Amino acid sequence: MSEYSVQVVGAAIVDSLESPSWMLVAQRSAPESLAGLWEFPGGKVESGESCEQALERELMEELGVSVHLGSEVQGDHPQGWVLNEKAAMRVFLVEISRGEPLPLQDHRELRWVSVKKQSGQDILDLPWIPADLPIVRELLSILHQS
Ligand SMILES: Nc1nc2c([nH]c(=O)n2[C@H]2C[C@H](O)[C@@H](COP(=O)(O)OP(=O)(O)OP(=O)(O)O)O2)c(=O)[nH]1
Repeated sequence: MSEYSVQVVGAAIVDSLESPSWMLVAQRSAPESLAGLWEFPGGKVESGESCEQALERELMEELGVSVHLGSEVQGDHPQGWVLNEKAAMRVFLVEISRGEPLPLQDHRELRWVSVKKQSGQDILDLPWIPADLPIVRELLSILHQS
């Protein structure tokens, strides 16, 4: 049995896996408690799905895009990054392979933000879901090493 009963997957969508300069972040439209906060597009893994399959499905449903999956942004738990007492999220770097991302479902706005070292603070200044902040920090540190 997994420790966290809700497995979530999230995508750090970058313009290029090889040489990332921009990341697509999404502002939630619901539920009320999360509306207006920024997040990694994605959602809950359904039964019978792998995390990778769930992420591909969610990105098609929410944004209308197909993707290539890159490496995982490792959290400190086997289920990824702990979000709350019930849920943990695995996060993957992703590149769009087909389609133009649109806020089709669950999002108010999508925004490409620079991940360059000198602009890292711009991303951190967005009102993220609080549980995502350590993930964003780790992601920036990985991207700045490469
Ligand atoms: N997608 C996503 N969810 C996050 C992030 N950070 C975070 O705490 N969460 C939480 C919010 C939700 O409680 C849960 C994911 O739920 P969701 O509403 O996105 O999942 P879903 O698309 O499958 O929607 P549903 O079937 O529950 O309607 O994880 C994040 O960066 N991305």
